[in-house]
Amino acid sequence: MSEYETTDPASAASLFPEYGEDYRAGFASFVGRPNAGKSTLTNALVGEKVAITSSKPQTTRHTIRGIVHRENAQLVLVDTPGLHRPRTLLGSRLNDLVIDTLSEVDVVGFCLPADEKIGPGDKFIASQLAKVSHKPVVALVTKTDKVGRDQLPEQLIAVDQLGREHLAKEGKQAEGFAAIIPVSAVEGKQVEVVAEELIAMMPKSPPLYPTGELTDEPETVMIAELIREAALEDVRDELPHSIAVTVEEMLPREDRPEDKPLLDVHATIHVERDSQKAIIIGRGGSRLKAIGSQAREGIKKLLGTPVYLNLHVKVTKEWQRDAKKLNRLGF
Ligand SMILES: Nc1nc2c(ncn2[C@@H]2O[C@H](COP(=O)(O)OP(=O)(O)OP(=O)(O)O)[C@@H](O)[C@H]2O)c(=O)[nH]1
Repeated sequence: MSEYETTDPASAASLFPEYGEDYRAGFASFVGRPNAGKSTLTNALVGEKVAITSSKPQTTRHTIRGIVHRENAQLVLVDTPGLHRPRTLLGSRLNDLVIDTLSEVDVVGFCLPADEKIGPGDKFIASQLAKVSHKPVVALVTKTDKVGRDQLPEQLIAVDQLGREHLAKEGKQAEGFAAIIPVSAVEGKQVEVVAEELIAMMPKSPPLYPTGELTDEPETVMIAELIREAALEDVRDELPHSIAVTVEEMLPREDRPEDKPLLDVHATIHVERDSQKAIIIGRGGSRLKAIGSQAREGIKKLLGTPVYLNLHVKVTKEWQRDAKKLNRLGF
């Protein structure tokens, strides 16, 4: 990692922890249907908000890495969008991205909500995993706080069966899932068990990132995600899929005293239609104002600096289907 190379041994020691022979480090990725709880679990494991969460499906478009630091290990989480049957160009690009990601990680965590019956979506994902991944797959039965004690065993059995039926491939994975772990990220139950189980599947390796590093996403991408998360609040139907955010400019305000910095952030919320633009802006600009103040808070927390956020709403027609526009929006 040349970015972290240093010739000063004192600062090298502060960047990397002492590590013994048993130190493990590697990559894990969560897959699962939209809303399966991947982002929430990522945040619970990392212990800080890095991936956006929302009750709307498919809000995670970017590959966001959260880094779990433990005394003897480092687990780099690659949070991907859900694998799903592609319907648009964006959809198929997302699937390609997921498959590329999965072939590079050490273990895949398949998130299945405890409170939802296993459906065709889960079977589709399981069959994809059998095809693309030669890595162990751990089933993470999420949201266990939403079901009673009597319902959980039934779901665990169903999950086990899904693994045996759809994951078994050419002798490998004949046993299905490498492990099945029930977890509630919201109540913090079994989160450490998930961490330990995933870490046990990491190769022996020196740390991959400096201590304290939680994510390697560029700040602008995280800022764009925070704005998109704010814009997704209270919107319904197809609108969530029509929103993209780009950060145009991020500059420290000149003439500010050193102890009172201010960051100017200029960003654009892209929608597909005029009607959607009107929804985002709201009556007399009220929604846009609310989006701005929510996002501003999140950005301030992330960067530790007060921000002035300048938001524009722009109709970028059919951005989901237009390859050129997709590239410009960073997909
Ligand atoms: N009760 C409960 N709700 C949860 C838990 N984990 C996630 N949720 C909720 O489930 C919804 C979806 O969670 P996310 O973490 O955004 O799901 P995701 O799989 O990342 O979703 P996409 O980004 O759409 O793929 C949110 O409303 C979460 O608050 C849990 O352990 N318990």
